[in-house]
Amino acid sequence: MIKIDNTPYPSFGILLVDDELAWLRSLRLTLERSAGISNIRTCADSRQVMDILDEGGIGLILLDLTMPGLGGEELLTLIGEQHQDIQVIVISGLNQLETAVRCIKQGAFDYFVKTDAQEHITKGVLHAIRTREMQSVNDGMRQRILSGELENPEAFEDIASVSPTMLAVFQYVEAVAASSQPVLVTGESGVGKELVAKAVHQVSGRKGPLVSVNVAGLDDTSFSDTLFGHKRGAFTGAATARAGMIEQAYGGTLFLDEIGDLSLQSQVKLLRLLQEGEYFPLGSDRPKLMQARVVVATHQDLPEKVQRGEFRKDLFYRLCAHHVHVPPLRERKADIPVLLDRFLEEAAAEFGKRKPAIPKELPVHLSTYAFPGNVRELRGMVFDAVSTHKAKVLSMQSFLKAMRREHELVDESALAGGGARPFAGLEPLPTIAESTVLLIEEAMERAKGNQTLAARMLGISQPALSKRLKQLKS
Ligand SMILES: Nc1ncnc2c1ncn2[C@@H]1O[C@H](COP(=O)(O)OP(=O)(O)OP(=O)(O)O)[C@@H](O)[C@H]1O
Repeated sequence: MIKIDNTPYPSFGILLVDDELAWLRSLRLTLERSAGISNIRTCADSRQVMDILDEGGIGLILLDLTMPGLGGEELLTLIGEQHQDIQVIVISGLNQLETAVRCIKQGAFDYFVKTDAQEHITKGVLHAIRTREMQSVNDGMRQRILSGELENPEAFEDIASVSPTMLAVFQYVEAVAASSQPVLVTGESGVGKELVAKAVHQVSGRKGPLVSVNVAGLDDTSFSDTLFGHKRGAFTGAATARAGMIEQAYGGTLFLDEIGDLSLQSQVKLLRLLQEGEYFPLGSDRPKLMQARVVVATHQDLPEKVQRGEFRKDLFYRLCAHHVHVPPLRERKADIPVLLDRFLEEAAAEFGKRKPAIPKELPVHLSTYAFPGNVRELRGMVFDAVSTHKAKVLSMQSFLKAMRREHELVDESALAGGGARPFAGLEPLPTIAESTVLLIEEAMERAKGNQTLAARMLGISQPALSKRLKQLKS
């Protein structure tokens, strides 16, 4: 059963203008039923159109040409003069090429004849809606970047950050929030892609739920069953009907995680779903309308997968209508202190302890580390440290141990992968004295001038390093 949802689609109003009441009714029904377009107003008296537009909220007009009072072409001129941001599609009873050309020249987005197939007109309207949505994404983005502010800061509260690149991510998320197009979230494992997907849902203001599905490891049948659901008796064992995740996400957001792992067979199904906006529950021959915004995420390099023939190019383009890239933690080290603080608070609450103080050197130490596991790794380190912590100030030992362990793993994998010759490309080879200088400079750079830290990296004492630095300067 199709539920009634109050979220209007699209986010702006569509005004149908025609003096034929029967045509207005049938066009409205067609758009509602075949494309889920619900944000519709109708007007049978063309003289009222400009007043309605002045009230605001309309983004697209479907306009008849031959009307008593004020003709469609005159209206088209007035709209072009006073409301350039509103798109107009002409739907006329006249099948005349010259009239169509004239209307397009006057700024109409498209021209249809009433006898055109309804499907054709609906596709044209959907195309205009998407174009308008992209325009408002771009306008919104421009405004937000200029103002440097967020409209819904509360939607990003779960994401602790002070870095400008993340602020740009938040601004982009706000700009694409109202669009009905898919959003692709990329970034290394553990950077916070799922949190960004949640923010996309929250900012969108959709009243339905956010439904998450991890598609990695789903074979094609499980993918179809999970997303589309099934009718009773659709297959052996289907004793009762089951609503799919698309239906559960009605009026909300469907979040598909690990999309890079989707099988080629399931990719075809997802593409069809996004193109048609409909799907068939298993065992059913009656299509259902998808009424959910799709957000997908992956840590994989999708363009590379497309190159290798492992991911469909058409699906990739469809998915990245809006693309959010979350940078790795090592590229936004300014976030480390705020994340540390957030996780210390969470961990202290979880273990029922007082929030410990942070040793001064800890953030500096952490900022020299590459965090291959990103924010998730930092969170794990903090929780581990707090679980064993007893004194007033947090001990650095468990952090240092975790970082060393990771370095050893990296070293081992470098050895295993033939990376045991770091000087292989250097010609001529630096002398031992020269390499010592280079090493010291690199360590001081990584430690941001902190000698204690640099000495620890080099495996010597701080006084020994200080002596060498003095020698270098002399
Ligand atoms: N900026 C942040 N502020 C607070 N917590 C964060 C932040 N970024 C990530 N986290 C936390 O780090 C962990 C990993 O985040 P998340 O699951 O969103 O990453 P992901 O990119 O989706 O990872 P994967 O690719 O493995 O699915 C979660 O516990 C999340 O709450």
